[in-house]
Amino acid sequence: MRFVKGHGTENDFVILPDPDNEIDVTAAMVAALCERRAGIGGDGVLHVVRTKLAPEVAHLAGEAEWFMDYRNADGSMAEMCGNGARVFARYLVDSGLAQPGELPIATRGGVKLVRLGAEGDVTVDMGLPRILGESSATLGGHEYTGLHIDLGNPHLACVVGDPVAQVDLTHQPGFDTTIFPTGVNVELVNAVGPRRAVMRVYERGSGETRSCGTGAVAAALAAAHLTGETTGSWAVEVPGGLLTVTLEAETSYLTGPAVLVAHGELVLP
Ligand SMILES: N[C@@H](CCC[C@H](N)C(=O)O)C(=O)O
Repeated sequence: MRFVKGHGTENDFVILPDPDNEIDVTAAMVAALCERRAGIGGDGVLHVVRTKLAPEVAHLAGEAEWFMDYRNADGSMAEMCGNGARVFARYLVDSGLAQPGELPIATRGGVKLVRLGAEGDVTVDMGLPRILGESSATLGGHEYTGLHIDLGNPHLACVVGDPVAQVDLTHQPGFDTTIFPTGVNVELVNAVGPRRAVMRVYERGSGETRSCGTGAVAAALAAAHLTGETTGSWAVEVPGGLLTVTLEAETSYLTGPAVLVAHGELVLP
């Protein structure tokens, strides 16, 4: 089985090309691939399938040729992955499966339009993030209040006063399971200047990662919400690099690097 390894601001993925949907991608297989010592290592898996051959999204085949079947490192499925969509599009273009330009990609969170050239940064139209209320997370004995934001997948974006670099993210944050019955991605955010934020994230199904694209949009929106300026471009610094989030009245965009670093053949147990 062939694989490709890639990352977007160090949110890293094992890409499994499977155009005809022939691989039975189990949770155990995903967890083994993502394991950083015994496997390839990754925050998740991007299973590359023709939309028309993936029953759960086949109804989107008229809009998007390719389905990003995204799995978290623990094997769970997610609706959307912003960095994953950028890396997925880079893979399709670099391998000749798609042309540079505007590329629609099917996800469990709907069709996302990705824009990319033959090289360089990749932009995803992330849709309109929806603020659904407030909630809180507990971390290391502290309670952090934030906004519940829906980006197809669930987020709790907390703008905090403590430097996020000092927060202990080694354990799953506590959260309200009545508000987030399927779990939540928790962002801790420092607003550090005009339209500039620093973010760390604990991702549902993957733990602390060095970047999260949907999380960066949630972070920018939460920081913008405090200033009252809910449109404009935000720089979001994450441990793995820098992302640009553009908030518009009807949608949002995520821009940043997407890099393929290796390809090879898997030897499965
Ligand atoms: N890293 C991703 C988000 C991946 C899914 C997330 N862990 C979830 O379960 O919702 C991104 O870049 O958006």
